[in-house]
Amino acid sequence: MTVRAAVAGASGYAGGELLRLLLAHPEIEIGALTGNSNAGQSLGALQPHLLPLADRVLRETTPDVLSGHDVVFLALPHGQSAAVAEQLGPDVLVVDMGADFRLKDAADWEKFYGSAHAGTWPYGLPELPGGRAALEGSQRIAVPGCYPTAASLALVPAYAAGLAEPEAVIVAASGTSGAGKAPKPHLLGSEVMGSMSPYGVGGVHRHTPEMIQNLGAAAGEPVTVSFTPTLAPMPRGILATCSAKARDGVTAESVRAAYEKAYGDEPFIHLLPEGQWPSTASVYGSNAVQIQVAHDATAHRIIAISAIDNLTKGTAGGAVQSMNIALGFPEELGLTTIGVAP
Ligand SMILES: NC(=O)C1=CN([C@@H]2O[C@H](COP(=O)(O)OP(=O)(O)OC[C@H]3O[C@@H](n4cnc5c(N)ncnc54)[C@H](OP(=O)(O)O)[C@@H]3O)[C@@H](O)[C@H]2O)C=CC1
Ligand SMILES: CC(=O)N[C@@H](CCC(=O)OP(=O)(O)O)C(=O)O
Repeated sequence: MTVRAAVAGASGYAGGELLRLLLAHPEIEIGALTGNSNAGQSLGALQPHLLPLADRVLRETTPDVLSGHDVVFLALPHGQSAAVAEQLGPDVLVVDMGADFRLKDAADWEKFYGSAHAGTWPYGLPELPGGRAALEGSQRIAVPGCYPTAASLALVPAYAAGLAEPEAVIVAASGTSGAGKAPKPHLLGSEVMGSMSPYGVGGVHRHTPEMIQNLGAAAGEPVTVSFTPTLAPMPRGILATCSAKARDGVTAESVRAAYEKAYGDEPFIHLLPEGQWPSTASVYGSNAVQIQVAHDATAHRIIAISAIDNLTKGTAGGAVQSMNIALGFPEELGLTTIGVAP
């Protein structure tokens, strides 16, 4: 069954990565490609790595252009998806790679995004408890943020198994593509190269409520999250170092067993052998997630570290994986766990 897919935001980083994956997906025919300021430009000029699409011209993002497809991917800035989505019919699968439909709590949305909450869609992180069931047959998918993907996958097994106290500390380094393609002064090469810097410190980053939502659901009780993002001098990748105080009686063996149970059968999650640690280079361009977990017996903490490619598993790969589940395709279709090294 070939499915015709439109991509809105095809000139951006997330849209470009999505197209790279869709070109390798055996059941997808690529339909309309749209943008905003770059409408009218050829994709060859905007995404020169996507050679098979070089002659395709970007169109305006309008309901007319996006209609007539089986799947519409929205890779638009926050707050732009809802108005487009409401004009697409209920029979179209709409996959939103922005934040508009990720949060359940309208007050959280308003606090962190500063606009009216548009609603909540099934959440595109299949590896969460009950994650696949929520996506099967769904016509709407909210793809998670890149940091919440990395952090949730790192800590959910500890919370689901009742091993951790409900106070998580997450420090994550991201490559610069996480900030999108639009020029920003703090992302100039001379600002980023050779330096690492924190931002969004003190509970103000908009991914904090999304992490709280995911960890709280796994724990079955509210979990507080102290999240500190940092910018790293690399184009792609997230390394999330996450920890929480261990509950009484927790041992290195019980922690390891919980992660092996949670992820033993997951196609994209690689719980590394003991003694090996995740690295962003190992998941570059792949939908894989590397995870390692340790029990610090002196500090009484569980430390879980994950590495993802922010553009692949953190956005476009997660979108394709969730689409596959929604449409009844094999979950791994069009996706790879093979990275690029060195
Ligand atoms: N980059 C990442 O690692 C991740 C990104 N995401 C999400 O994906 C979405 C896109 O991010 P990203 O690709 O990084 O951003 P970019 O800035 O690279 O791309 C934004 C895209 O949206 C288009 N666009 C901008 N304004 C409008 C508008 N008003 N109406 C329609 N289209 C518009 C742009 O078109 P044009 O260029 O023609 O102006 C461009 O194609 C965001 O919601 C982001 O949160 C999610 C997880 C990770
Ligand atoms: C390095 C960097 O700036 N990263 C972005 C997160 C990117 C992302 O995945 O988040 P959304 O999908 O919610 O945009 C940030 O911190 O705002």
